[in-house]
Amino acid sequence: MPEKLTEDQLTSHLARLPQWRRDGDTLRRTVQARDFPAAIAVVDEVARVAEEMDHHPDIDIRWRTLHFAVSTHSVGGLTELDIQLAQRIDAVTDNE
Ligand SMILES: C[C@H](O)[C@H](O)[C@H]1CNC2=NC(N)=NC(=O)C2=N1
Repeated sequence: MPEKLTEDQLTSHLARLPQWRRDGDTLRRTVQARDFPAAIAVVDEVARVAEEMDHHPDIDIRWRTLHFAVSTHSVGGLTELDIQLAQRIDAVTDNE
């Protein structure tokens, strides 16, 4: 079971994730793709990454706008896995 990050750890990680905001025990980021198929392609790639990590974001699809929410449900908080998943989502969406 991963451990919850401390406030200090979270603060330093978030400094390197400028596109993410903290909402309590969740990290959130919105991505605007160029059109609906491009948004679905991003979701598809994020799904591949999530399966590889066995760590899964909540994804809300609104036409070409994607809302990602990342949290570790099993510990009820934020862990290193959430930071890694956020970085991987950034890498997938770099060219959006
Ligand atoms: C059995 C499996 O490892 C767990 O259910 C995993 C799967 N993906 C998960 N994803 C997220 N975000 N949080 C979890 O606690 C979690 N648990």
